[in-house]
Amino acid sequence: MSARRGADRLLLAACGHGALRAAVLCLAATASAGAALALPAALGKTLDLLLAGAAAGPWLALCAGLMGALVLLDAVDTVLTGTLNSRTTAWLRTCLLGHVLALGPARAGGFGHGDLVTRCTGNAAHAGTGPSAAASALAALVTPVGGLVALALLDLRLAAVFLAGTPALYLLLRAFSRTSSDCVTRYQEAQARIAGRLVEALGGARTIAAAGIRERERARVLEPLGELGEHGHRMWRVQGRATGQAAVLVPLLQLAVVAVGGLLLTAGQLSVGGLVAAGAYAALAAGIGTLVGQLNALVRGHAAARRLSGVLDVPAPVYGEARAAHAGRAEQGAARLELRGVRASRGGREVLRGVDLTVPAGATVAVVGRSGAGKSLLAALAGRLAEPEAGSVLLDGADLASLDRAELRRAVGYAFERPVLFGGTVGEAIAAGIPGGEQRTASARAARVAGAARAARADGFVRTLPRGYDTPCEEAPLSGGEVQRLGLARAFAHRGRLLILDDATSSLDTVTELQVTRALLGEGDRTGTRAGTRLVVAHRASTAARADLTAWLEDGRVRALAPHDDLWELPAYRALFGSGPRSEFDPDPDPRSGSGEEIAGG
Ligand SMILES: Nc1ncnc2c1ncn2[C@@H]1O[C@H](COP(=O)(O)OP(=O)(O)OP(=O)(O)O)[C@@H](O)[C@H]1O
Repeated sequence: MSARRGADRLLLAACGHGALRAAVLCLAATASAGAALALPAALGKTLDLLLAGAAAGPWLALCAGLMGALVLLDAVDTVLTGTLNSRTTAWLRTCLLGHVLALGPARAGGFGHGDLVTRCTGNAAHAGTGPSAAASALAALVTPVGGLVALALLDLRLAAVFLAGTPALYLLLRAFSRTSSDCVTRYQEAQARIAGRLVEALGGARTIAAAGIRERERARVLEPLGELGEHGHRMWRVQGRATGQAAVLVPLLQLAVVAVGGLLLTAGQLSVGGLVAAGAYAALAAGIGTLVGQLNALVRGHAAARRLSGVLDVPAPVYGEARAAHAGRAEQGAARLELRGVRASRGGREVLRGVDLTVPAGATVAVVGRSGAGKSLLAALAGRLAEPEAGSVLLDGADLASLDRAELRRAVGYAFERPVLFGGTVGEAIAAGIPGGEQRTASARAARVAGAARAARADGFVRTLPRGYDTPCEEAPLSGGEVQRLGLARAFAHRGRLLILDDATSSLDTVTELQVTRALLGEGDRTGTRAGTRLVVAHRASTAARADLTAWLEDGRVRALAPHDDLWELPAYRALFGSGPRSEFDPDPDPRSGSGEEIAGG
């Protein structure tokens, strides 16, 4: 679907969402246009009656009533426009946010963070004005059309004179909307580029400070500013030119109508009041000033809606309704994971070229390989945080794509290298791992949280926080390793049948890592974690040594799946850990028993 049609569809849906308000707004604006159209006729009639010395009281009252109605309807218009805009914007933002979250990291990753923030904030606000601008534009058409009809009713020749000037008006409006649309689109794109760079710079603030590249970074973030200014100026020039051209055209048309009206007056075919009304109707019929404003809002809203539909048109992953074989026994089960002929790319490059791997139920498999070998990608595929381009990933024989979403998330738990803590307090951040529907009572949840925290060696430092587990996350001063342990605790609290640790112990000191891995592998029942299946992305030989099997990724495939001790006989495998000769940084003389070695470059 083209971006334009996507935007049309989105704006239509937005209009549908606020249909009642939009309809009332359109009615109020139309009524206002009607009153504006009736006023010149009433004024003309009043003038004629006064000139003729006749009683003009009721007509004067009508004029006052129409003026009052115009003020009232204007106020209604303002209030309705404001509320419709804010409600539509909120609806668009909710849709967009829901969709971005539904897309998941792989599909949403195609957009920069700053770009998405711009779309959710500024662009959604502009698109949110679309329905009110459309309703007002629709009503704004009533005025010129009504003006033209009124001229025709006064005298057909007056309308004919006016119509002779309309091709110029049409060309002016068309040129305006085309050029303006292009400027607005480019302006919004430049805005998004600045936002994207700003988000990057904020994320890398420490690096920027440490490297002393503040000025260079400032220049890089603001680099699209020139382009932004250029498009902004062009936008104003286009609008200024259209308004200027209208300012010439409108009086010319009015003048022509009044000139013809004057001739009709001298010929006795039009009254003085009729001439006054004709002049006013000519101005209303040529209400280009209002239309330029309405068109501008429409163009801006449409361009913003195109940017929103660019995200909304990316299809979200589809989930099936299947349940894995052990779903009914989720509390006790350990899942079997299989990857069959899996191919997957990152950044347009094929990273995995046919991975076959079976992780037996209840086993712990360490995934090792050089930096960039695709270990994290494999970990993401194993829980459907990424999707294969070919091949399949099966959990207890069921393709992940066929599984019900809630069932999949209940079955697979994750811990990451840099976890983000959600929840008001530290305890809630850990409890966020407990699947919905489990452990409903507060005491059962608290016990599960504490057990998971103990297993992740987080319980000790959490208890030293000012309010323990009730300490608000933002008031808890945490090191990288402590945050990582809370992320592990969250994953332990999840108690999925498959637990995936993607470099989730990299910031832990060797002793803590050893304790956590032991809890993970051997002390599950005592600490509150449960023995399930584990897939562990490992950079340390010690981690691989404690796993049942090691999957060695190389050249996009699993080169070997075997116990670490067996693989250790191979020089190429040892080379992954910087071994052969013992490293001077290695505190442990026997890497098989749990050293702190890092995979080269990992
Ligand atoms: N967001 C991304 N966009 C584009 N390419 C990416 C992205 N993330 C990773 N890649 C590329 O995908 C490849 C595999 O990355 P992955 O993170 O899976 O490797 P890894 O084996 O886990 O590496 P490491 O041990 O360094 O963490 C790398 O070549 C990397 O450059």
